[in-house]
Amino acid sequence: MQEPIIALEQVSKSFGHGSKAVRAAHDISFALHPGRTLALVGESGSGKTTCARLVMREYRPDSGRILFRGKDLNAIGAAGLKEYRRAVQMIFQDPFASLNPAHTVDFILRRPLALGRPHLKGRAVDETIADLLRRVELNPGAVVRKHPHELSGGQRQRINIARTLAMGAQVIVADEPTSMLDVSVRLEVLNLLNEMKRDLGVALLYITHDLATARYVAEDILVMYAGQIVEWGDVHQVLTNPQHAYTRLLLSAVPDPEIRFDDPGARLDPRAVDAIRREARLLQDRVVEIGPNHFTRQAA
Ligand SMILES: Nc1ncnc2c1ncn2[C@@H]1O[C@H](COP(=O)(O)OP(=O)(O)OP(=O)(O)O)[C@@H](O)[C@H]1O
Repeated sequence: MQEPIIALEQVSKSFGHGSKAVRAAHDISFALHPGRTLALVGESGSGKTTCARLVMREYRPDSGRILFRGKDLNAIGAAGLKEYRRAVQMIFQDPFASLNPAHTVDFILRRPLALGRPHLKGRAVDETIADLLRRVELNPGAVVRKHPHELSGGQRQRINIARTLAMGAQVIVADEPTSMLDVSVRLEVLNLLNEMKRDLGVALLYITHDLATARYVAEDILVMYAGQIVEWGDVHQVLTNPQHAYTRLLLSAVPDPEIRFDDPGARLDPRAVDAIRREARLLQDRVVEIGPNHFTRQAA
């Protein structure tokens, strides 16, 4: 495996103070590698978005380090941070909210190209915009003059992906990128993310509630519960042989782990959640690291 592009080392982040403090992310370590996807899974409030925002440098860690190509972000200087901001891009849940409705697709892609590839001029810019649109399987002639409201949700999410590529993204943080899309186009967007990873060597951090999509796009998985990592490892291993009660909880809500992610049965069953969550809470304090990539439960 190649060296990680980004590594979090024992990163913690809390909000609020005193008795009202929320430990949103506690002692989080993981690495993102070129050409690989790490899925971050857990129910609402488990700390996934906080981890994404830490990676995006929207939040600074209270403690711990974030490394970019092996160097501490706090020590890479202004030029290093500029490179980091270009290299690390995010795709959001709502593909409409993240596109300026007043701008055309051409404008939306031209701006990041100017920032990410300033050497391109004139016709080369037009050609690169057309190439980017083809790469995300859109017909340049049909969409380049359109505004976001004239596009479908799936097309908008493709524009968002093209925009990250225009910036020269080497890492894409995708926070529930398909949850607001029609089931029929989810697979297409996930396939596109898989292509970015395979063909361009992009590293992906894929955030989801949905284990079935995690299995579809990720090689590695990290399960979060109440701001902590409870289990981490190869996606198939973790999902076929979960060690932690909370992972079993998530899986128990998906009756068949091989179930297709577009099946409505692949959603958390709220009635099952409470009882197993109680069990998970009891076990949580006994989680120990047994190897670089695996966490499991201490023998009683
Ligand atoms: N800016 C903030 N200020 C205060 N508390 C916050 C803030 N951001 C997150 N939290 C709290 O931190 C915890 C983790 O939230 P986070 O959004 O990271 O979870 P999540 O797993 O991404 O949830 P969801 O799937 O609903 O987005 C929650 O208890 C949340 O209320």
